[in-house]
Amino acid sequence: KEKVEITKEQQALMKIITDAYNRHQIPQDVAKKLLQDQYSAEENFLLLTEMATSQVQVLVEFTKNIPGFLSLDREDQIALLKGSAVEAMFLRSAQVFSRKMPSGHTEVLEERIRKSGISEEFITPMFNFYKSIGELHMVQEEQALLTTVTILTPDRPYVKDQQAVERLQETMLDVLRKLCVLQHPQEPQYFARLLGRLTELRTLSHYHTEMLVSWRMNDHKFTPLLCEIWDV
Ligand SMILES: CCOC(=O)c1ccc(NC(=O)c2c3c(nn2-c2ccccc2)CCN(S(=O)(=O)c2cccs2)C3)cc1
Repeated sequence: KEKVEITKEQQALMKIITDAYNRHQIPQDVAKKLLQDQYSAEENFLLLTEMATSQVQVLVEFTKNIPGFLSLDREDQIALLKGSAVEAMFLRSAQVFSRKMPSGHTEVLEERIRKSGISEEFITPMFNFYKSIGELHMVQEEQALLTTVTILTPDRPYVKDQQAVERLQETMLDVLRKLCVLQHPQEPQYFARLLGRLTELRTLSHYHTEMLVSWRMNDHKFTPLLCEIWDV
């Protein structure tokens, strides 16, 4: 049985990434608004727009803390951000959703999101994904590393130096793999299950692109930052 050991450098890398990941949570006032009294579909939608916008701002800040990210080609940094923004948001959403919220909050939150003008065909796979992430009971280091692995996907559109991104992603995958073995010794397949969620995430982001078209048709407004990052 090969002895799995996280090196000092990998320990330091994990700490930087996890601290950066935890530094940004949903602004309490926004999350509170989402849980407060009855809203109309329009106000729910507006709240989600506000939350998604703050998520993008947080994502940009987070990527700056990924060791090596700022050494990548500038245009590739932008391509990675644009290519992973939706996936990173749904990964973060799943983690917010599955976190032990005060009892009843999760249901209220689910109700608000279901009543925000988003069509059922998108809502169902989204909540299935949230539940499948919740079932993994990831520790915060795994959550932060999985988001980092998602951001460092080499084959995003317009990435020029894919090898450079691949090298960075492999560094993160190696730490994540070891962490999974150490955190879930009874589940040798845990790491593979984690990576399988990234495939589910891509499907979700394809749904999201389709939904954007229908939202535009129903004249839903987005913020300039969301239009920029979602190419709408
Ligand atoms: C400051 C750090 O920010 C965070 O940590 C953060 C975390 C999660 C989110 N999540 C969301 O905004 C969000 C969305 C949805 N659910 N959902 C959600 C919120 C809380 C818990 C679980 C899920 C569905 C629709 N999209 S959307 O982008 O397609 C959209 C449709 C219409 C307008 S915007 C957004 C935001 C910020």
